[in-house]
Amino acid sequence: MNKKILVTGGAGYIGSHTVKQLGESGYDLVVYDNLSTGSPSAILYGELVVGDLNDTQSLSQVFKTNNFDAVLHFAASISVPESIVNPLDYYANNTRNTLNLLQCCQEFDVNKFVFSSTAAVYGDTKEYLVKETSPTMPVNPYGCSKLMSERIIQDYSRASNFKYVILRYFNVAGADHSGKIGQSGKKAAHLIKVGCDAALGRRDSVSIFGTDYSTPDGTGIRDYIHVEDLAMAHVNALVYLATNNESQILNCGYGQGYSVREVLTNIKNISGVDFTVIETARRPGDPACVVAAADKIRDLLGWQPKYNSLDTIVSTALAWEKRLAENLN
Ligand SMILES: NC(=O)c1ccc[n+]([C@@H]2O[C@H](COP(=O)([O-])OP(=O)(O)OC[C@H]3O[C@@H](n4cnc5c(N)ncnc54)[C@H](O)[C@@H]3O)[C@@H](O)[C@H]2O)c1
Ligand SMILES: O=c1ccn([C@@H]2O[C@H](COP(=O)(O)OP(=O)(O)O[C@H]3O[C@H](CO)[C@H](O)[C@H](O)[C@H]3O)[C@@H](O)[C@H]2O)c(=O)[nH]1
Repeated sequence: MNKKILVTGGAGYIGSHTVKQLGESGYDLVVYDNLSTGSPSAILYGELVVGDLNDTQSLSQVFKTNNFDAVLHFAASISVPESIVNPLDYYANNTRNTLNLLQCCQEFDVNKFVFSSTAAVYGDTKEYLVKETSPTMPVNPYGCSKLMSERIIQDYSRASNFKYVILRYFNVAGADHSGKIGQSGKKAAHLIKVGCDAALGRRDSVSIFGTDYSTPDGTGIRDYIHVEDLAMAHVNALVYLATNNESQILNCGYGQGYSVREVLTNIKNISGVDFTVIETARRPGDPACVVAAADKIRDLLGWQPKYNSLDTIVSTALAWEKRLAENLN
């Protein structure tokens, strides 16, 4: 019988790409999503249950009616600036709701768990390449809310037979090569999304948030990972959990950093559009440089990225944004 997996947040950007790859790999899927930012049309495999993680009765019912082998927990609120303005919402949706989910796992004896964490747990990093063992000192409530969830998962695991893979994603971008799914969140304000919008004439300009960082060109540096490679890391993590009895925390990045200026230049080159760029002040809560030490996930999960080039990330993102724009017109 196929393995049955609960995917919270499977209607969202990263969840839907993972659902596609899990479906293609033969898993039986139930997506639990409140559709706050996700969309049913992004779910290409499995069953959708519309529900909120704060509704413990509805969540419990899903566990009762399905015999899950594992849980993939994507559902969360994801905006760093929003988390600074509304921190309690972030602790509620990201930390408290993770606790609700873990309590269901405990009640229904589901003991394999893959958690969507973030490079934001590291905060301002001292070394260029941040290791899984590097200090975790988040500089915004979003990062704190995820780090608290990590701690709860670890404590529960220490006290039980519960095993986890915590995946700390770096900056996720790009879209599935099929053109069927991509980043559709209406409020998404990630750099590559915003740059593509400008290239397609859907916004007048892009602001660079800070040009006075201690980086070679003064702008923030990030490790951008293609969403299809990240989705595959989840498939690999499930295989790992099925065959190993150890929990892991793994960075998901390529180990290659690009500055904001480099990313915007790349978008201009690939789109052929010289959109307006405005230099503005730093955005609160932004670290200068976040790049992954990326060996552990390759060694442990056998993860082999296929799309580790900024050109591929930007061209698939642009193709998706064009499609979205055409559908809107
Ligand atoms: N996008 C990134 O660059 C990035 C980087 C690091 C980590 N992450 C993490 O990856 C995960 C997925 O992010 P994404 O970019 O796909 O975001 P997204 O907003 O596209 O997806 C989140 C999904 O969760 C659902 N959801 C949110 N709160 C819910 C709740 N209370 N109950 C049920 N469903 C709920 C939303 O409707 C949506 O479908 C998140 O946990 C996020 O913190 C994302
Ligand atoms: O309009 C913009 C948007 C972003 N940036 C800059 O571009 C870089 C990337 O910013 P994003 O908003 O694209 O992403 P973040 O690095 O802030 O955060 C993302 O990656 C983190 C992990 O590194 C978290 O997981 C988080 O969920 C996710 O939003 C930063 O230096 C930011 O200041 C701009 O200059 N202008």
